[in-house]
Amino acid sequence: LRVRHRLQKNGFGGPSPRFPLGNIEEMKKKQEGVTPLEFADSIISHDIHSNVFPYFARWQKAHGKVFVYWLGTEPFLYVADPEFLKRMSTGVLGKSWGKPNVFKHDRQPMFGKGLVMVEGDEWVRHRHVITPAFSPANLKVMADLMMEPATKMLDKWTLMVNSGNPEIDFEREITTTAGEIIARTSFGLSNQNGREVFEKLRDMQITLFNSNRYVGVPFSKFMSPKQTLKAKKLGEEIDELLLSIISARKESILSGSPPQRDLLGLLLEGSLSDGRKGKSLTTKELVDECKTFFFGGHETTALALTWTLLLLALHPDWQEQLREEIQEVVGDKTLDYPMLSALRKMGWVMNEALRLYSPAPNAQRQAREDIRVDDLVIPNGTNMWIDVVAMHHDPALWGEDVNEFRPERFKDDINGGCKHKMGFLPFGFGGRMCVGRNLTTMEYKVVLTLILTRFSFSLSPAYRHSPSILLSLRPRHGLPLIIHPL
Ligand code: HEM
Repeated sequence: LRVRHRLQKNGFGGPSPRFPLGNIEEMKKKQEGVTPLEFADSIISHDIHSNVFPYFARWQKAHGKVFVYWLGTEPFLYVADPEFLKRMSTGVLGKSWGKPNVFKHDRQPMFGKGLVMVEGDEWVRHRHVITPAFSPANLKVMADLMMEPATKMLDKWTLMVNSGNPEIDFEREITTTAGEIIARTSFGLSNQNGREVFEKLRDMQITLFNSNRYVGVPFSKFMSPKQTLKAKKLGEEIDELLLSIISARKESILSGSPPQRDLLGLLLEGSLSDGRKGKSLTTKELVDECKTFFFGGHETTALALTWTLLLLALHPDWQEQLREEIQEVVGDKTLDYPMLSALRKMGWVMNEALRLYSPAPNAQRQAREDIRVDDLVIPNGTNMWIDVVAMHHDPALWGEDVNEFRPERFKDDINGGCKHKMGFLPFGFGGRMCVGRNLTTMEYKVVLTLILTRFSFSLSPAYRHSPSILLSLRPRHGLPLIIHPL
């Protein structure tokens, strides 16, 4: 009540919470008045905000683009106004932001004390070691690591088509392939331990996904005890396997062998050479970073590709434009890193897909001190929920064609013509912006190039358009496509 009064005194309105669930009941309730997304003749709407976040859309109407809602006993400042976001974040350093404590228990098995979770000087140290590993110079060599799993997936499709089955669930296919790619680029899959880590990480992901908790509600962590225990056990097994991989790698570097050119190899190299300046990561921290890359990196990238294939299936003219670009840039040569940046139209398509269907539908913060925004004060401890889907679909920021697929809006402007430079945030904002965005762009372009070179595709009649928030923004019923070999 004290916190609520303080927020109200500062002028932040919002829906009335009830103890102990806050506004969760209203959020879980079956929503009425939701805009339909599918019409006759297979016409599909991209106007998804009020469909995926009906409660936010409704509260926005009553309380504007900045208000407070409650997950259990935790206040969340909802922000869908980029100007407010700018004023709120100006002057707050990356290291001074917190991540909501209330999510930490749930995220612990996935991220441990990896970059996504750490704060303050710890975050500065982790980010210092990790950022160089993702530089274009280091990523260059990873294009090859990506081609093999992608080619394997396409070879399987060819076999399917040849045996008379041209329908694939692209979401499922690409999630498996992206998992394999991130495991190869993070810690390698060449030995048995790497493969086992990969299998267990996937198992853990499914387990966590199935434990549907009431985040923020007192004692909710004691719900889903079976899944919690299973995730804990898997977490311990994964840690042990990764520890043995890291120890073997360290020994091999110390005995003079060159480090492997994957992210773990680069982090080990950075840690060993920077160790004297106190800017290294411990073995346990390296374990957590490997898990962080896996969980932070593969599903998001798979979803960026999934939504892209939906959009390209609906716009065969853009499939053709991209194929022409690939022909100009790659021709009969083998795809390599320098070619990727020349695939400019593909870059626009990626941005437009990330705008319409942002795999990370929100960014989150927690104030670790009182934050002044003009004459308002956001009290220390307030959580923040930045509604990226709302901003990406706001006609006031993008114009009346906001819900149309128009990749060319990114032709001359990396911000896609958005009226506010903080209105396009697929990778977050400020010092804590996604560290893996270069890797993602590379993977996206490698995989999409290979697909478009070998197949054209259209939407299966079985597709049901139902974008849903299941941690990330996903197609609830997958993405069935009919593929046609070229
Ligand atoms: C389409 C793909 C991706 C999307 C949409 C995405 C999105 C995001 C977002 C929204 C954040 C939070 C930023 C913030 O709070 O301001 C983030 C952070 C992060 N991402 Fe990504 N990401 C993607 C791919 C990747 C990949 C491939 C990796 C690693 C291999 C990765 C690793 C991370 C890490 C470690 C952070 C935490 C950064 C920090 O707190 O300093 N992401 N990402």
